Amino acid sequence: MHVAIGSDHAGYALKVNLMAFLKERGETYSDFGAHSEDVSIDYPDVAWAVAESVASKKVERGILICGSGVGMSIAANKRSGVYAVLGNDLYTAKMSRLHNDTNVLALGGRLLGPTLAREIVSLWLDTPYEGGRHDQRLDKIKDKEFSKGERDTSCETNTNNGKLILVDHPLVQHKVSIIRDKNTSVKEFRELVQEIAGLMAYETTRTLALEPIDVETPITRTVGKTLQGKKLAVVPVLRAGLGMVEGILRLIPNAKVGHVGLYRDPETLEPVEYYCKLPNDIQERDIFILDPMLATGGSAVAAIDLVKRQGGKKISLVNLIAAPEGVRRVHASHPEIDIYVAALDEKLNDHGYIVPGLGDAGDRLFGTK
Ligand SMILES: O=P(O)(O)OC[C@H]1O[C@H](OP(=O)(O)OP(=O)(O)O)[C@H](O)[C@@H]1O
Ligand SMILES: O=c1cc[nH]c(=O)[nH]1
Repeated sequence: MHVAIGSDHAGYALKVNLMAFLKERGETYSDFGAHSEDVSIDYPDVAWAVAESVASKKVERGILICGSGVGMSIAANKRSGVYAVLGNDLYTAKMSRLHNDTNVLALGGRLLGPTLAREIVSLWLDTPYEGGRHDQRLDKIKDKEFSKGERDTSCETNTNNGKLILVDHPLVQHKVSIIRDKNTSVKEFRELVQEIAGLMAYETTRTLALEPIDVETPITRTVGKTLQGKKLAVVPVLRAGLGMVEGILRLIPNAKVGHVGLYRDPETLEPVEYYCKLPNDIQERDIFILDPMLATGGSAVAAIDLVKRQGGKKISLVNLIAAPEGVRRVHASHPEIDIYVAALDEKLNDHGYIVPGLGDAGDRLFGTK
């Protein structure tokens, strides 16, 4: 297991001890400081760095140590997707895994001797999450995070790896507010949807692999980085997904484009399929399914089903605005899928429209109402 570990000055000595212990256990770790017990540092800075690493899945777990563990646990729990326990005893550490699926352990460097601390760490690392009746309780906590609307870049929404990633860059958030406005013209709406999709592409392509490349500058030879010859496909869901394609192709001009045609039956709100044409080699490609709106999730689940049936394997969903109901439905059917959104709204209304949302994305893009 790869663990992020960090402390302030008061937790430094125990951190050094626990890093040796992690090594003995055959774990790997990233050390986020402190690097001395002689220099006083602010524990939130370390807590947030470790929390970010855990929430963005760069590591599987985090361990934080300050004098009592209290400050670290409070600070880490401010990060969506982080569930930190103040685990200064064996029972709490164990139960926090069984019932709460905690992913960060906070310890008191001035409270615990190394022997007990090592026992706690072992128990916490080795105890699995029990699931079952606890899922619905954890879902309630996660729903609360969603409704706050103040999450950082990413948060985990299910226990099967699929993440909800909120692209909260200020430019994205600014432009989303403009497309929500009912007075925004069709022309401006169209341009902004492309721009937001392009900005979101920075986040959706963050994990693309790079390889070294020799470059000769006017000054000297150097080694730069270039994208590995990775194959990408974007698959807009007709109609409204079309509005996002150009914005992404501006950044990734070599991506192939597939199309899935679906519309929502106005009575049942269930998707009706009318078209599907994907690149022949779709099974080899990283696929981004595009649709500005994730409402009930019916269309997204149907689109993912279609792409999977044609052999698609590595699939992500990119939406501008999502409702919690849609996120849950997608992750219930396709728990491994990462969902990128520019906004996670409050709820659906009785007609299945996202509140506050932006209305009917297809109509606003194409001026059909
Ligand atoms: O999550 P859901 O409840 O399925 O709703 C979302 C779907 O609704 C909209 O399409 P719509 O059916 O209005 O078709 P259109 O794009 O052709 O207007 C939107 O573009 C999504 O595809
Ligand atoms: O709010 C919504 C819901 C579904 N489709 C839309 O275009 N908007």
